[in-house]
Amino acid sequence: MKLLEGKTVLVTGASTGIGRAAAIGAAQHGANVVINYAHSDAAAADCVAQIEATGQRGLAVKGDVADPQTAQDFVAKAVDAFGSVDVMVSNAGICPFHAFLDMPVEVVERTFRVNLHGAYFMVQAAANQMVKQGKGGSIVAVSSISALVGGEFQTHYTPTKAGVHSLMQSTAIALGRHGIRCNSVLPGTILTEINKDDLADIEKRKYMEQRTPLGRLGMPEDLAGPIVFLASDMAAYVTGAALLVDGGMFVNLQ
Ligand SMILES: NC(=O)C1=CN([C@@H]2O[C@H](COP(=O)(O)OP(=O)(O)OC[C@H]3O[C@@H](n4cnc5c(N)ncnc54)[C@H](O)[C@@H]3O)[C@@H](O)[C@H]2O)C=CC1
Ligand SMILES: C[C@H](O)[C@@H]1OC(=O)[C@H](O)[C@@H]1O
Repeated sequence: MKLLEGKTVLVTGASTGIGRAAAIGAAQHGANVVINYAHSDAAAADCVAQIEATGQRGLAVKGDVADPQTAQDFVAKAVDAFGSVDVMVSNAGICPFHAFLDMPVEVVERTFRVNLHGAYFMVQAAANQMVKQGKGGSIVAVSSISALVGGEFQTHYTPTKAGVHSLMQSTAIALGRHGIRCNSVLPGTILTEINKDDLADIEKRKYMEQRTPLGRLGMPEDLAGPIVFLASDMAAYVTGAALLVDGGMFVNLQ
């Protein structure tokens, strides 16, 4: 069964990792997909090729989510191309690991701007378009297990993920009357570019694997199903929810 037939799905930071898997997963479920990306034109083109290989249409729009204008342009280009915005997956993020006591101001500010401000303006731009269309919609934000627990080298990052989680709770209230649902997914440790260097430390990687009751770290594709589900009408009565997708890591105290 295809869950997103006839819908237009927008995904930020979708040339790699979780965003890419979500974009391709949405296309496999019958959606046309517009991706935002900031860096590699080739990686974005490859993602669009994978979307189109499913028989759906794809479009890549370059832009830095930290700039509020990027959100306006992204939504406008999606509407120009496919006529509407039905789903926004706010996914773009960075996590430059660094110790707390000497954390550079620029690293804190950039992480806040990309992860939290970027999500805020993307969600707001999509919501305004959805309200104009008058047929509701679904917003899924990629938060993190790190919204709920800390990280020694993530003191600048975990507050942004808690912020994204909180943003979905507040926008669920603000947008419920418009039939727009807002939920977050909270991935555990997923093998992507964002933590490639961090997990090159074999001991750390083994430790993270041992903390995971399902016995392995996540792959980007592990997020595609939960994101597609929350985006779809299967989740028609789900809003303001946060879905851990972590192989059980969060509950594994002892
Ligand atoms: N990999 C993991 O273990 C976890 C990742 N997450 C979150 O998942 C999201 C996706 O990350 P991953 O797929 O893991 O890593 P990734 O590095 O593959 O993906 C992040 C994407 O965001 C893009 N991006 C970065 N800055 C941007 C900007 N200013 N404007 C537009 N795009 C930008 C990157 O180019 C990249 O494509 C992030 O928000 C991250 O915080 C959450 C929990 C765990
Ligand atoms: C980048 C981290 O490895 C990753 O991102 C998160 O949000 C979690 O802290 C994961 O471990």
